[in-house]
Parts: sequence; C-alpha cells; structure tokens
Amino acid sequence: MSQMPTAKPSLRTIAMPADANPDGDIFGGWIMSQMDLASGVFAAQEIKGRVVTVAVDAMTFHKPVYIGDDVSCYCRVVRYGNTSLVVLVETWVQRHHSEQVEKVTEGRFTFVAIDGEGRPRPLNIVEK
Ligand SMILES: CCCCCCCCCCCCCCCC(=O)SCCNC(=O)CCNC(=O)[C@H](O)C(C)(C)COP(=O)(O)OP(=O)(O)OC[C@H]1O[C@@H](n2cnc3c(N)ncnc32)[C@H](O)[C@@H]1OP(=O)(O)O
Repeated sequence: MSQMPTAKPSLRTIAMPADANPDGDIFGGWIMSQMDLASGVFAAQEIKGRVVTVAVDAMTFHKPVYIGDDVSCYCRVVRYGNTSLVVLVETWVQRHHSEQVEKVTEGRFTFVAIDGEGRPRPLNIVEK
C-alpha cells in the first residue's frame, strides 16, 4: 500500500457531492483549484508576500478522486527564479471509510512575486 508524505499538508479537505459529475467522479477542475490554493498559500508564506499564478505545467491525473475521499495537497519548492518560484504539488487521498491512501494528482505551479502595483518583484531569498 502507498504511504502519504509525512510532512504537514498545505491543504486538507473532503471531496463533496457538489464537486462530482453524475457518475461520482470528482471534477479535475475542482482538484486543480485546491492545488492552486494550496500552492498559492504555500508560495506566499515562502516568499512572505503576495504572489500570482503565472503557469501550471505537468498536471497529471494518476487516479480518480471519489465523493467522500479525504484530500491532502503537499507542496515543495523545486525552483527559485529571480521573481518566480516553481512549486511541485502532490495530491493524495485517503479513500472514504478506508485506510487506503493513494497519490491521485501532481503538477507544477509557477508563481510570481508581485508588488503593490501587480508588477514582478525580486524574491530576495537565499535558495535552500
Ligand atoms: C505574508 C504571507 C501571508 C500568506 C497568507 C496567504 C494569503 C493567501 C494566498 C492566496 C494565494 C492564492 C494564489 C492564487 C493566485 C491566483 O490565482 S492569481 C490569478 C491568476 N493569475 C493572474 O491573474 C496572473 C496574471 N499575470 C500577470 O499579472 C503577469 O503576467 C505577471 C505574472 C505579473 C508576470 O508579469 P510579466 O510582466 O509577464 O513578468 P516577466 O518579467 O515577463 O516574468 C516574471 C517571471 O515570470 C516568469 N514567467 C512568465 N511567464 C511564464 C510562464 N508562462 N511560465 C513560467 N514562468 C513564466 C518569468 O520567467 C519570470 O521569472 P523570473 O525569471 O523572474 O524568476
């Protein structure tokens, strides 16, 4: 059986009936939206300021998400640029009424740090 990452998730929620199609599969757009939110909060905390999403790459839906699944998004920085950073997001579920955990989705979200006028600003951080 797979094992969830041991780190704290950036976001944890339950997939609800309103997020599903008539066959009970959770919409990919809902999952992407959770991942955008998780990685956006993570990136904002990382650079201690405002960020905007500029690109989403390598989105892969490995397995379906079903109503009632316990959904967790795990984030880590994979690249720092001058004004941007790339966050790898892995989404895992614990199946409803089950011990089974699986990685369902992953993707790379690129954020740009912006100033008060919405212009890119340098990150000013030392790569970890
Ligand atoms: C204090 C802490 C509190 C924390 C508490 C949390 C608070 C709560 C947080 C909520 C977090 C919500 C997170 C969701 C955030 C949205 O959903 S935002 C909404 C969707 N996004 C947008 O509307 C962005 C629209 N786009 C823009 O405004 C402009 O294109 C941007 C992003 C400011 C960039 O402006 P630009 O003039 O094109 O910039 P440019 O100088 O060409 O490029 C800047 C950087 O972006 C990169 N870039 C540009 N285009 C691309 C591309 N297509 N692909 C990859 N990289 C690119 C460049 O390579 C460059 O990187 P660096 O080499 O500097 O590292």
